[in-house]
Order: sequence, then C-alpha cells, then structure tokens
Amino acid sequence: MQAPVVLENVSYHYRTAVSERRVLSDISLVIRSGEIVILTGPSGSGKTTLITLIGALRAGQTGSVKVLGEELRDANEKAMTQVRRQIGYVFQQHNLLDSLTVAENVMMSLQLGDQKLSGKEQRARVEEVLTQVGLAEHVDKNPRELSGGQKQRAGIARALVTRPSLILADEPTASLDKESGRNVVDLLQTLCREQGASVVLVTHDNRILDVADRILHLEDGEIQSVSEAMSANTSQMLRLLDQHDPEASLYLSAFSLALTRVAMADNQMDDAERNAIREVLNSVSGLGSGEVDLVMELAMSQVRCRTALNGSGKNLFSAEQAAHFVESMQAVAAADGDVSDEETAEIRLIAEELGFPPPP
Ligand SMILES: Nc1ncnc2c1ncn2[C@@H]1O[C@H](COP(=O)(O)OP(=O)(O)OP(=O)(O)O)[C@@H](O)[C@H]1O
Repeated sequence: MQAPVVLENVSYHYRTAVSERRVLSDISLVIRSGEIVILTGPSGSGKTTLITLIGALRAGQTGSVKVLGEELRDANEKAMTQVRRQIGYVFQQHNLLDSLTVAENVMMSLQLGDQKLSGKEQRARVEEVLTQVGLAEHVDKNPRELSGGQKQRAGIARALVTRPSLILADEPTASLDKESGRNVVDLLQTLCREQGASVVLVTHDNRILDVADRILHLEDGEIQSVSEAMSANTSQMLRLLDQHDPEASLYLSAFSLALTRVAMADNQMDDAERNAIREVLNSVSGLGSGEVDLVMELAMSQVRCRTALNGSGKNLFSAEQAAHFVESMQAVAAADGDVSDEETAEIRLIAEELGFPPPP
C-alpha cells in the first residue's frame, strides 16, 4: 500500500519584492498509513508551511509532494480540491460557524466531502461521531455555548466525520488547559487508531508528545530526529554552562554521576529512583526535562561501563578489538600533533584495566 504522504527534496521560499527567504530546505519524508507523527520546532522553523504543503493548502515549488497518491507539485486547483476533500483538518482556531448548531457544523463538513450518503445516513454518521467525541448531549447547541475543550472536540468530529485517511492538526491544544488538551489528543489518537488514519500534528506542547509514533523536529527548515535535536540542545547548553560557570558544570556532571551510581549499585534503577534523580538534577541545573533525561542517560552509560569493567571487564574484548582500542586511543592522543607523557601513561593504565597487552 502506498504511503499517504511522500515528500522528496522539498524546498520552499517566501519571496517578497525586496527579499527571498528559504523556509524549508530539501525535506524528504514518508508518513506511513496509520502513523501518528508529531512535528515540533521553534517558532518560525517552517512547521505551518510544511503542514499546509502536505494539506494541499499551498502549492509546492521545488521537489515532489505526493499526498494520497496525488502529485501536488504542478497540480491544478481541481486536483488540489480533490485531495483536500480526503483530508481532515483540525486547527488551533476550531473555526466552527456560530450561526449553525454543533451538529450542523459537522454535517456541513460531510456535505462538502465527496461521499455519496443519503440524508438519513449523513445524520446517523454525524450523531455517531459526536457521540464518539463525547458531545451527544450538545448536538443542538450553538458553538458559543461550548467550553474551549468541547469546541475543539467538535472540531475533531468535523474533521473525522468523513473518515479521512489523513488528518492534519495544527496546534490543536494551544488554547486549552492541561486536562482538556490531554483529553483532546487522547481522543484524536483513539479515533485515528480505530479508523487507521495517519496523523500529522504540529505542536509546541511537550505534554502531548507521547501520543506520537514518531516525533520530527524542524530546525531552520530542516528535519532532525528528536534525539539529534535534544542532544544538540543539551551539548550547546552544557558547553555554555562550561564556559560561563565551569564549577557549576563540574558540579552537575559529578552530581548526576554520583546519583546514578548509587541508584544503579544494585544493578537496577526503578521509576521512583529515576524520578528522584530527575528532580534533583532539575533543581540544581534548571535544565529542561529532555536535557535532564539526556544527562541521566549519559551518566547511566558511564556507570554501566564502569560496572562492566570493574567486574568482568577483562576478556570482554577480542584481541582484534583490543588492538583497535589501543590504536584509537593513540590516534586521539596524537590528533593535536603531540602525544604527552600524561596521555601515554593514561593509555597504559586503561589498557591494563581492560586486560590488554601493554601498548607499544
Ligand atoms: N506569507 C509569508 N510571507 C513571507 N514570509 C512568511 C510567510 N509565511 C511565513 N513566513 C515566514 O516563514 C517562516 C516560517 O513560518 P511558519 O509559519 O511555517 O513557521 P512555524 O514553525 O509554523 O512558526 P510558529 O510555530 O510560530 O507558528 C517564518 O519566519 C515566517 O515569518
């Protein structure tokens, strides 16, 4: 089965009379059937531009944008409209019409779609989807009478009533409190799983990232995986900390290593211990939760390595690996053009700890 979204080498520029700005750079991306993809990234990184390209709401310029089997690069308006009819859109501003009831708003979306349903079938479908989103009691109300969360759920009902195979959601939780935001994305996830629809969701809201099968991070118009983005952010932050406050940086590294060593002394770290470390590191460093997690992972891998070396470290490596290990240490020491006595001594010490033959 063909993936619903296939982008190849897509770039996009905004041109004004006086300037030109590249907003997307050579993006290639496949979104599989039934996959929930979250798109994150700083303000201005190109998320809305990308989602509107996928949504056939703007024409492509460079590269191929294939959505639901249709190439959109040079597509005419008729073809674009045909693709739009098969997509469910959920926006931050739910865009419900106040002159219609909730049910009529949802019905309108069904009537604009290309489905051949009788009036009775349409009413049944509208009722079913409004029940699914928990608005059965509010069908005849005016959108003005609904809370923010209820309006957003009505927006989801309107997007899902046509049973689209692709749903695009731009900041669907932006105007909601924590609990309503959570309910809205959980609902979106459940309904999409039931219908096997793919979802692309743009958000700044870190609290909802867990609904994603895959998270893509857009930075300066380029896509990075989340781990790339997180580790780049963390390294940058730790480097800054190192430059401005070397003592604090040392304190943080030593702190995370010490806490992790204690928690892993019995060879297991449970969630309670992990959370306790997270809280302490958060309070001493002021780093965000993603960065703290990465610092913890680094400390854990160091502790695992130490434990392996102290216990059964010797004979962990083959003769070939041992030789490569030593050569690599020597190459690193020589990289600055000078191998100091301290470096040679350290290489000998490490080789001894690992049970390698003494280096030449
Ligand atoms: N019509 C336009 N003309 C010129 N520049 C534009 C236009 N629309 C957007 N831009 C610029 O393109 C860049 C990317 O905008 P876009 O809205 O795609 O970013 P975004 O990641 O969705 O941002 P946000 O998170 O703030 O919504 C921004 O610098 C923006 O100022």
